[in-house]
Parts: sequence; C-alpha cells; structure tokens
Amino acid sequence: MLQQIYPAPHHDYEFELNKDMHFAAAHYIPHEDAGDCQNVHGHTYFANITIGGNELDDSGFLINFKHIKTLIHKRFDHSLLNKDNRFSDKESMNFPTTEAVAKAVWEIVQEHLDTLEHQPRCLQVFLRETPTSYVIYRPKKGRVS
Ligand SMILES: Nc1nc2c(c(=O)[nH]1)N=C([C@H](O)[C@H](O)COP(=O)(O)OP(=O)(O)OP(=O)(O)O)CN2
Ligand SMILES: [Zn+2]
Repeated sequence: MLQQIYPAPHHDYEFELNKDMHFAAAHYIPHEDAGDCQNVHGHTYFANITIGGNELDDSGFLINFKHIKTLIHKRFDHSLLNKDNRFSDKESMNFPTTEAVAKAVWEIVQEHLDTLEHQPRCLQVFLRETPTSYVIYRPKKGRVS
C-alpha cells in the first residue's frame, strides 16, 4: 500500500481517522475533450478517506475501518464506473471523472455516517487516479449529505 502524507483538512474534532484503500475500475469519459479517455480503460484508484468526530461508538470506534472499505471497495472494485447509478453519460457533472468519483465516494461514506447516532463526519476524500493525477473533495461548509 502506498504510504504518503496527504493535504489535511482543517477541523476542530477531537478524533480524526484516515482509511487508505485501492480499487480497480474501468471508465470512459463521454466527451471529445477527453481524447483517448473516451475509450474504455482502467485505473487502480487509490483513496484516502478522512473522518472526524467527537464521540466514539460502543466498540470505542469513531467508525470501523473495515466498514469504510466495504462501502467503497465492494461497490466499485472491478466495476465499470459508467454503469454505476451515481454516474451518468448524459450530464457532465456526473461523468465518472476523478472529480465526480471523489465526490461520489464522499456521498456514499457520509450517507452511512448519517445513520450513526454519534454523527461522525467525512471531512475529505483524496482520490488518486494515476501516478500523476489526483483530486481532493471536501464538502462545502454546512453540507450534511
Ligand atoms: N480534470 C480531469 N482531467 C482529466 C481526467 C479527470 O478525471 N479529471 N481524466 C482523464 C483521463 O481519464 C485519464 O485517465 C487520466 O489522465 P492523465 O492524468 O492525463 O493520465 P496520464 O497517465 O496519461 O498522465 P501523464 O502525466 O501524462 O503520464 C484526463 N483528464
Ligand atoms: Zn481514466
């Protein structure tokens, strides 16, 4: 697993947890500006997900590391991202670009956190698509889900 230091989000939470993971997925970007990326091709994505909170659950966890991995890895690993219902070939905001995938990862994680009584928050998703390209998604202030 790639080890690296990520740009850190600002927050006042007592606890900050980070989960790293890889997933292999194919995609294509249905726009002429994407050049060769209009053709189906694959990446081994690398994600770092940052979660903050002040309270722990009954297990003493802010969130079980395994649960975060399951949410994302199970859904996207060995998939064609364009076929996932989070993405669309019709609206450019929802093409499976690195930007849109980072935002989708945040939404999936935060939707799960919203079901937990102790209310942890997903503060940042760092998503690397290639050795030279990555995106960071941070929710706007006040965004709950
Ligand atoms: N802002 C974005 N630009 C591009 C995206 C994207 O999701 N957001 N995606 C692509 C392609 O899908 C491609 O897979 C990645 O592009 P790129 O970083 O150019 O890939 P390379 O490995 O060829 O980069 P080099 O640094 O030239 O080796 C394109 N743009
Ligand atoms: Zn690509």
